[in-house]
Amino acid sequence: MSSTRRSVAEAAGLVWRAGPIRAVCYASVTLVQAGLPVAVAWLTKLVLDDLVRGAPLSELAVLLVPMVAVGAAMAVLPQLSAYLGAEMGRQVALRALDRLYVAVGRFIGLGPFENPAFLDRLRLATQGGQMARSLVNSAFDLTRTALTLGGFLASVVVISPPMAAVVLAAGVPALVAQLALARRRARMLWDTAPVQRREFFYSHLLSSVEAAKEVRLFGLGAFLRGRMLDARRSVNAAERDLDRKDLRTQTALELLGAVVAGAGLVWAVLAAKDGTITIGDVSMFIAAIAGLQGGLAALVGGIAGSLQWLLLFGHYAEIVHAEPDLPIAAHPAPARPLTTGVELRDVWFRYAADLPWVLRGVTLTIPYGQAVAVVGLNGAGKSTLAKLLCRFYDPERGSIHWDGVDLRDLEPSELRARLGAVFQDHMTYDFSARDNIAVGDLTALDDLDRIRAAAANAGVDEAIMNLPEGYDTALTRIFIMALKPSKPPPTGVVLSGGQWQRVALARAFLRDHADFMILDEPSSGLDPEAEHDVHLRMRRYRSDRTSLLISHRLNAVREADVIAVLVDGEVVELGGHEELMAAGGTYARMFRVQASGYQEHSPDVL
Ligand SMILES: Nc1ncnc2c1ncn2[C@@H]1O[C@H](COP(=O)(O)OP(=O)(O)OP(=O)(O)O)[C@@H](O)[C@H]1O
Repeated sequence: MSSTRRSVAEAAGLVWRAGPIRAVCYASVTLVQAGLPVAVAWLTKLVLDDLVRGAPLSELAVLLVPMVAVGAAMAVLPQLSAYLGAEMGRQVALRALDRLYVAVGRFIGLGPFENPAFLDRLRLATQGGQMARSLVNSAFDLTRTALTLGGFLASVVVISPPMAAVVLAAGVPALVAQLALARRRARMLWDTAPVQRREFFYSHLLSSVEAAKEVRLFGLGAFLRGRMLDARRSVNAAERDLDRKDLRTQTALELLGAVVAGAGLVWAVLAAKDGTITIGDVSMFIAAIAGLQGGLAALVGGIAGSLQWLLLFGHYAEIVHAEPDLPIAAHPAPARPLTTGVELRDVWFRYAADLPWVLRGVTLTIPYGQAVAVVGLNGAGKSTLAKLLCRFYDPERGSIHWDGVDLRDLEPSELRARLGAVFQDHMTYDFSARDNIAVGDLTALDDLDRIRAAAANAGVDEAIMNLPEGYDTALTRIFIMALKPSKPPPTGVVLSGGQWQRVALARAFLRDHADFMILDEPSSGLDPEAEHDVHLRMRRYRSDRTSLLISHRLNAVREADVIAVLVDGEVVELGGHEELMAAGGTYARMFRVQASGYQEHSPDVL
């Protein structure tokens, strides 16, 4: 299906599913509305002709009654149509938003969210609801206008076919010019999308609490504001350029219309003087010319507007119908409970074809029930390994196996339901403490006992209980959450970095049924005592579980069953702590440097 046809089908489907009865009512009102101006013009002509020929009042009354009725309909229907149109627009926008984010949720990997073109498209597509609404409204306006126009055209043909041809011909250049402008406007919006996203990024930096510290300390305000305004200026320039073209075209078209109308009027007056046409015909002609010209302008504008919305709506349709970002097996195997282990076989990975390899032939087994640690310098590829194990990306070469089944052959959501993870860059949600932990397993949302048990395992239960509203305390200062309608919302709190880290850990512990635990730097923000405490808890938690622990604190990994040392994306050493120390290689060197650091206060090189 061509992209335009797909967009039209998508928009029509949205309208229909948002409320078939409402759509039918709106269409009916539109149809009736379209006929009203033509009816008024004809009734006026007939009344004038009757007046001129001195018809009796009884005959005039037959025309006056429908005229009053049409007048009343003309007064009422626009309000009804506006209401129906707005309501339909709201429902369509709601459905469009839902469909869009369902589609975004279908991307199983992280690739699309790191792709600038996708992000630009997504930014435009989030206005898909608004676009669908405008598209639908302009399509209905267009139908109404086309019908009215048809009525007037038929009327002018009755009076003077050549005149009708002239008026119609005057509309053709307008149509062509407006369509070109609409295409240009849609292209301009796409072309400026990256700059607009950048502008949003700067304005976010200038107003977000996360950036506020550095922005103030480093005095970045003017610098960021300057860049934000530069972005806006360049968007403004593109818009101005288009507005000027628009201005030139519109002015020329309006002048052309005025000339045609003036010529027609002169002809009608002269023809009436000669007696070729009646006074009623003159009135009908004037109404028809005005109606035709107004209608043509509206039609041309409507077609151009619809085209522009359609082109923009294409971005929405593109995302809603996007192919999966990672291949999904036609008949995925169920992700069964882990029994033998997870295995990486000669895994090669890079984030993009033009970026260097991050993992170079990693082969590593994480046997069932064992704890495997991965250590290595910054940038060695440890977190990348963790992300591949969650199938956020696929290896470019080699494969990863869950009990011998390639991750690519498993149903991704089933695989993820079997994983527990703490990421190095874990999220801090502007939610309550309870919700912040419950996101680890939403089935626990209303089960405070489970949430508290997970928090206690992570050593953060007491700290949360001491908050003003306990687990209902909002862990945010920027969103107000009213607990009870009668009470003013309490001020939220901000946790410390270490406390957040424990909350993230509690999230993972909430998945106590998880088969495989991935812990990427779970204790990096903790003070030494807390770190020791958390590691004891994790060790307890990890015992008898399959886990992968990534940590720079070599003391924390020494008890792992196997330690893998990753250097530049390759496993260069593999074994238990004692074994690796005895081998005197990279691990032993790193361990000694770290241990001596504690004794001599030398900088931590890891
Ligand atoms: N999303 C990404 N896109 C492109 N390159 C990336 C991305 N994430 C990481 N990299 C690159 O991959 C390499 C490995 O990064 P990774 O985060 O896996 O290292 P790490 O061993 O976990 O480091 P650290 O100890 O600092 O956490 C780095 O060179 C990094 O720049």
